[in-house]
Amino acid sequence: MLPTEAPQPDLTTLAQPATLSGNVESSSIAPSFLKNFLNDNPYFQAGFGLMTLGVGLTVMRKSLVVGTAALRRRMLVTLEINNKDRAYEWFLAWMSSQHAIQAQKRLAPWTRSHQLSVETTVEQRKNGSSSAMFKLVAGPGTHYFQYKGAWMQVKRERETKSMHLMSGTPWETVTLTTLSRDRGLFPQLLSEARDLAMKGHEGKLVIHTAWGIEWRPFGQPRLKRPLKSVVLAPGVAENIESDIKAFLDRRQWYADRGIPYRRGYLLHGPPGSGKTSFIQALAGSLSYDICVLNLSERGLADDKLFHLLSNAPERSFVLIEDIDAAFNKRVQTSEDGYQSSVTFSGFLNALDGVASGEERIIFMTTNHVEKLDPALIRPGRVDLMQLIDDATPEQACILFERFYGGRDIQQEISEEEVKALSTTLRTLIQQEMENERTVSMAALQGFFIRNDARGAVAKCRDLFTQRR
Ligand SMILES: Nc1ncnc2c1ncn2[C@@H]1O[C@H](COP(=O)(O)OP(=O)(O)OP(=O)(O)O)[C@@H](O)[C@H]1O
Repeated sequence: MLPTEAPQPDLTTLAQPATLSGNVESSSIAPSFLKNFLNDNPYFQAGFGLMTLGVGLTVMRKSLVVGTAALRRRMLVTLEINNKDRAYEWFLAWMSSQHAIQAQKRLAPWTRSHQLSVETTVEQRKNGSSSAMFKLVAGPGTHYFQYKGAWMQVKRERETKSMHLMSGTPWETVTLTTLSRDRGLFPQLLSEARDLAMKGHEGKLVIHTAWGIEWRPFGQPRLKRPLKSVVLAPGVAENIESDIKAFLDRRQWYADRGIPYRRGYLLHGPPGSGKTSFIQALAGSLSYDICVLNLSERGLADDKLFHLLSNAPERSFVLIEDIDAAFNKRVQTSEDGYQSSVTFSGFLNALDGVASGEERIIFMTTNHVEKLDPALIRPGRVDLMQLIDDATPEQACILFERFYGGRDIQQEISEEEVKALSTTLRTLIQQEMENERTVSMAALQGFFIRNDARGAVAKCRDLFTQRR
């Protein structure tokens, strides 16, 4: 028989049972193997148990975090103060004052804090002397304190990676946290801090300087100088004082006519005649602050200047000294050859400012009024120009009698003799003035400090110089 006759197996039917039988076998083996493996392998059982525990713990932790956050949201309230805001300094000073009170009363520390920073300030005493004072303020970190029976958490954080571009100081925030029900204490606490800061300024003159585009208090507030202590020629002080008072009384008048509410003053005259002293004393007498603007400051450009002049603190005079040095040639170059980026036209623009209802009082001083560009001193930019000159005989006599007359106990000199010496001084000054020779009030003041009354009158001719 030919092999071809042999019955050919059906390949498809053959293959199928074979495959099927194979699957049936493996499926029956696998569960039993897996079962045996799971049941008999202690390592696997322990791992599985641990995994279940881990998952359980993670879920619990997550729910705890979510729950705490929800609870915090419902029960706690936070207040963020950053160092761009004035309340920042007030709050830190207030915290430090509470520390000091507690220490004075020898009570337990008021805050629960272990991270303190020191702030050194120079305090000026009434007699003119000064002393350095240290204040301990809450440093970066977390602190706790009680205020009116409520516990508060203070978190002071300092940004180390970025800083204030203009001033170079790091960004800082303090976050206060307390119970929601005590949220009403925040405004109370901030008002207390503000009032405390204002109290420290009472009767004092605050000087601000530019920090980038911001004004910041410079040093400690100074004792106000009595206006009468600056002795000017008859009528000069009264003239400026009455002008500024009239301006301050006419806010509505300016608003009704749409005139920008600003006034510019230029005090000119020789060095040491009392220009700066008078502006400071006037600011003090009106309870105004002074913002000192230095046009040659590095980094000051037209845009920053515009911003600074438009955003001076309320109730303040802007003081720009020696304006001739800044712009007499319409280019400003400092001693080291550095050229300020403030342009003359930028400065005029900043002086004019945007026509706003905001009050702006600018005082400029110069020793050389003749060098100033007429555009700078036109009305609207400078509304009152006043010469503050070298000592007149009257000014010198008033200063002399203030120094040596009245209650001066160091000298054995009678009031009559002081009067007689004062008359001699008057005649002497008149004679010198006829010869075009003058003396500054600053020079007289320095001379009176160093000499007794008789010596001062006898030797004061040496102080006079030819009028420039
Ligand atoms: N008219 C004055 N009355 C009382 N003291 C004066 C007077 N003028 C000057 N002095 C005293 O002289 C010192 C210098 O005065 P001040 O700086 O005010 O002068 P200034 O005119 O602004 O000078 P400069 O033009 O150089 O800036 C101060 O200590 C001040 O007390």
